[in-house]
Amino acid sequence: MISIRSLSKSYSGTTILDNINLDIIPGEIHGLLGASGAGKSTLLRCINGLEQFSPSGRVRVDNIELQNLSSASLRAFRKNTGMIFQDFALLERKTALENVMLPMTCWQKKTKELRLRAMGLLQSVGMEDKADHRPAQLSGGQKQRVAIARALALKPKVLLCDEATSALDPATAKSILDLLKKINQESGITIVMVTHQMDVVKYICDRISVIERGRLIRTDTIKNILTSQPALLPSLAENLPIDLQQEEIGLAITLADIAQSTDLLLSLSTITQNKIRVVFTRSDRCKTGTVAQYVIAVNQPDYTSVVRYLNQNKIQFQKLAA
Ligand SMILES: Nc1ncnc2c1ncn2[C@@H]1O[C@H](COP(=O)(O)OP(=O)(O)OP(=O)(O)O)[C@@H](O)[C@H]1O
Repeated sequence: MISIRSLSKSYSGTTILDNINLDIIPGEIHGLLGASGAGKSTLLRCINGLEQFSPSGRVRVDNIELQNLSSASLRAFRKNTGMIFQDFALLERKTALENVMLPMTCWQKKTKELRLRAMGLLQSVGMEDKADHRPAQLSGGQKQRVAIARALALKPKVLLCDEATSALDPATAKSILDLLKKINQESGITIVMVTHQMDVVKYICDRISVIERGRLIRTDTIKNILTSQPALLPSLAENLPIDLQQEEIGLAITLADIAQSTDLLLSLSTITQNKIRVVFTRSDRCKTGTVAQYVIAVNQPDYTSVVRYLNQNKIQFQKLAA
């Protein structure tokens, strides 16, 4: 559905995207995850034909090769790709209904027909009773619902979301993610989401691509990344007040199978003669499976044997900074 080959992009001699190769599967929800400035939004805009890229690059969306398109064909292509943004980008002077009708004006159909379709779209995002409201009269979550309805107006096969839930409180963000999940399941639309929020990707994404300083580091499910290369993702312990005592070393451990937890803790207790402390536990339900995460404190003399046990059993861990 979306195939990207040898995609590079620079601004004034600075490389922003460096030889990106990526296939996004039809119907999947794909997350682009990375730190601020990594190049996620630029990559999204390349998929939407909004950015030019180096001549060697190829971006194919639904069998259309974007690098071959004239400006007019690119404009037509963009109409068929829905996009939603952090700041909603609704026209303030127009009502919710008029905002949703806007992209359809190119269809040259009767206003009555367009109103009917726009109303149906507002209904599908739970906003039919706010059709006459202007954006200023709507909450953030409601504005994003209208923006989603507008993005779907021309029946796109791809919906691109740039930090679509970043400006929303957690409960509203979850309701928007639930709506996107529902739309994806019902229509099979491919969704590509730029985000820096782990909770978002865990909740909604089938697979993610991790971008670091313009380079695509890995594409996989969250579960596979967490259980094989957790250092690629924001650390579990990053925001935890881990209170280590003198002589203790902190380890963040990730288990692919929650059923392994009891065995692991029993073995570590035996190895250390009951001298490990479990500082934090969490089980994370990702879209593609559950992952168990622990932070344990190990006494310095036991550290080597604990690490040997984890390595022998292929259990992923990260040593935490003291
Ligand atoms: N029009 C532009 N001109 C020059 N540099 C740009 C331009 N647009 C983006 N950049 C630079 O490209 C880099 C990547 O920007 P981009 O917005 O793609 O990152 P991002 O990963 O989406 O970051 P964030 O999460 O903060 O939005 C940044 O260093 C940014 O300053």
